[in-house]
Amino acid sequence: MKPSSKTKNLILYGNFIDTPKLGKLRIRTETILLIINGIIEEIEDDVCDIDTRITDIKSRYNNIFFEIIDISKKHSNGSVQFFFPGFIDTHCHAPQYPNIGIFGNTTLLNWLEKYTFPLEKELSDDLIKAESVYKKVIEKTLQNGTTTISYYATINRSSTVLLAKLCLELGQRAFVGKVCMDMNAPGYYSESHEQCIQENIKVISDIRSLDSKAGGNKMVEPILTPRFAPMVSKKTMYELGKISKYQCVPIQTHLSESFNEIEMVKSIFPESRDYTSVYYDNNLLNERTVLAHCIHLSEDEAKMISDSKAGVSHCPVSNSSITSGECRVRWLLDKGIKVSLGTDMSGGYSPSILKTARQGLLVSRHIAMKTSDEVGDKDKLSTNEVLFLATVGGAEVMNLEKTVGKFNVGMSFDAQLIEVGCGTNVDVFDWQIPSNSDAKEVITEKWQDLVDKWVFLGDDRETTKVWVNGNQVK
Ligand SMILES: O=c1[nH]c(=O)c2nc[nH]c2[nH]1
Ligand SMILES: [Zn+2]
Repeated sequence: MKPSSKTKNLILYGNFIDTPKLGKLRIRTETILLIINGIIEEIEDDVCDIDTRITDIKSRYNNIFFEIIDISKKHSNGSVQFFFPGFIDTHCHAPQYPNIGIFGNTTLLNWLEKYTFPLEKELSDDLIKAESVYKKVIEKTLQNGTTTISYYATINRSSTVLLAKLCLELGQRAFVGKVCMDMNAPGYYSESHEQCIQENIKVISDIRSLDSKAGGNKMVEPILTPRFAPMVSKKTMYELGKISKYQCVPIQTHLSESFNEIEMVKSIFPESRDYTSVYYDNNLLNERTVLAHCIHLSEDEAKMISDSKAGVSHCPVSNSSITSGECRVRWLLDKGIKVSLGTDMSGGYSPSILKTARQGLLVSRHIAMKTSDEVGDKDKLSTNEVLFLATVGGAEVMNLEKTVGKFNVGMSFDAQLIEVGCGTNVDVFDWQIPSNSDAKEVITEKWQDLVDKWVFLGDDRETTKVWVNGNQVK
């Protein structure tokens, strides 16, 4: 590929860790990644003489400017660094950001009424307020290493397009959806079927034209966002399904989050066999659908999801906070269902996918404690598995697995630089740092331990730099 002067061309040298397969860490040390126009152009492992390699690369590329980042040495402060793929948050409500941490003792339906709809209505009407909130949520998630995210905006078109514009400006890869709710919604925050469809069509075209003006790299894409079955009419669901198919637009919605919600769905849609069937019967279940929560599913429902190739956004912080339940992730994975992680702010209180991964691991252990020993161990998710959900799993659910989520040639450089032992929560002692004199297995074990420490103790301070498509955004 021909390098351009606009995007950064990088030569990176040192430690790269990712999780191309569920449960497995891929650890590369003394590795060079060559990034041209934001894309990983070359990967070379076991490079000892970095200076010679740099000279060679520069001469092959006519001595254009490369930023060189060498993290191979132990830092003078005793810390260790490694590159890790950027996180993918597959479920986040941008306008709810001011409410993170505020949920009291509510559960889903009264939480929506008390906290959520009034705030979304405010940000739907007041674009100045919306802009300040959206900027904050984009900045905060980027600071926490989230390079791709799927946002729910509000029911208002302008406020939705504004969010897409800000994602482009601040450099976050994003899906942005106008929330649809044309039935059983509160009078002050609802729309008609016609409004919903017309406004959605405009949102799709507005977001696509913003993206093409910015280079047409699909950095920001529209996503159809019927809020959840109890608040979307059948004809709207059906119409959105058609738009999804003919305009190739993904869909995001909620499914099977709380018992009260499931009862509501049963009474509103008695003709459908279960909650998942409501989406299936009304044209919304396909390989581009992202289903948040999926906690209380039956075997039949899981099979429908697996057959349709839709993906799941597991939101363990939200599920614990508003006491929705425990999603059986292993059970879903065993059925071949794609699973990812979502912060679900503000049902979830944290903008961090690292924290979400940690909570996902702990929730899996709560499930394990309720099952028999033998089966229980199987239910436990490991750090490597939750990191997979946070990266490759997210890419699969958003159908971006050829673009982001791991370090392979041809993929976009969406990444974070992690520094552990830099004086924050993650204390690392000298003997815990891999060294060239260690045996190969010892090096692997030490890296695994460092990654485990990061997952359990880290926060945004360990994420020292972030890139999206080769552009540094932190
Ligand atoms: O976690 C959730 N957040 C929401 O905003 C919402 N709306 C319907 N169901 C929902 N669940
Ligand atoms: Zn949600």
